[in-house]
Amino acid sequence: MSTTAEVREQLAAQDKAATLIEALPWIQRFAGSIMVIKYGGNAMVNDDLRRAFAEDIVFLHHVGVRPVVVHGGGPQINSLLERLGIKSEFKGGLRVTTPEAMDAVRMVLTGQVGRELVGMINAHGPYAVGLSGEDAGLLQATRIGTVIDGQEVDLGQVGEVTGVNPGAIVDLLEAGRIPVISTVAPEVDADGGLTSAVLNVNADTAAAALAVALGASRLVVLTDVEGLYSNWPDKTSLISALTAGELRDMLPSLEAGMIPKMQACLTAVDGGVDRAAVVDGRMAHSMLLEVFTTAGIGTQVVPEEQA
Ligand SMILES: Nc1ncnc2c1ncn2[C@@H]1O[C@H](COP(=O)(O)OP(=O)(O)O)[C@@H](O)[C@H]1O
Ligand SMILES: CC(=O)N[C@@H](CCC(=O)OP(=O)(O)O)C(=O)O
Repeated sequence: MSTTAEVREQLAAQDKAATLIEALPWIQRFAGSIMVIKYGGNAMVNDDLRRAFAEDIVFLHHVGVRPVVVHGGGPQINSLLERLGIKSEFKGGLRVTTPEAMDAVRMVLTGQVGRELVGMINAHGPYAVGLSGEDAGLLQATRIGTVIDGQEVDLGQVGEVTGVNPGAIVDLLEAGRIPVISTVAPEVDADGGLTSAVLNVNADTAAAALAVALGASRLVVLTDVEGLYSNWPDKTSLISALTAGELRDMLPSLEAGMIPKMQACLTAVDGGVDRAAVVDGRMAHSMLLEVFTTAGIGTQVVPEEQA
């Protein structure tokens, strides 16, 4: 006869097995497919979480998915700017980027955050290679402003992606590597010619453009909230799934950092990505739960036909 403790242990073991078995159809379905994972600066809360993120990426790689990491670093840029005595200013969720701020953005994204993520992934083996949008013509961008109260507002060296040349990423994936991308992009002018400037591209926006260009099966965005709330900040209003059309209707009412994030999900799904999701990067392994469980976690954006 089993004791209560033994029965509990058996049930816990069966739960673990059930979780693994639930993942099986998803592992089969995603074998060989590209997933773009956007890791937001606000989700890089501590080393334990960063390590859990690196484990998840290496896990994806080893079950046959081809992950491409696109990272942010907004709070990390803020702290360098603060040390330099430069004020951080955001309009419409985008950083007003002076030439001095642009130097700091490039240093932090490509030189610090990207390097740290590459190092954490490579603690598991020689997988990750860091790239910036400047490398091998990966990204091209043009300057954008934003409209506030009907007025066009200049944001300085802020860009939107106008071209993606994913060859360098494809080469790395073919070689069994994990590309880690920072979202600094060379500027192109109205005629498509390269200028001498580089632009600061919001990482959500760049991740969506890359997911579309790479024909990704998923865009997963890790941030510092559980997902999209219909009535922010009411924590009972978390949306678990919505269609692209429902999101399009909701976009004008969103605020702050959620605007580029949800616009990115919409761009990805409109551009052929099967599903885009916003998940809580403060919860270890949330990305695996999103990708390999039937219910997922966080907020999923799906095309109309999947609803
Ligand atoms: N409707 C909403 N649902 C969820 N979060 C929202 C909403 N509106 C605004 N937010 C804010 O957006 C933030 C996420 O954006 P951001 O700070 O830019 O994240 P990241 O650094 O991950 O890109 C949340 O922490 C939250 O404060
Ligand atoms: C134009 C613009 O706002 N660029 C962002 C780029 C980094 C980013 O997007 O980081 P998160 O994902 O952590 O927010 C910035 O300068 O903060």
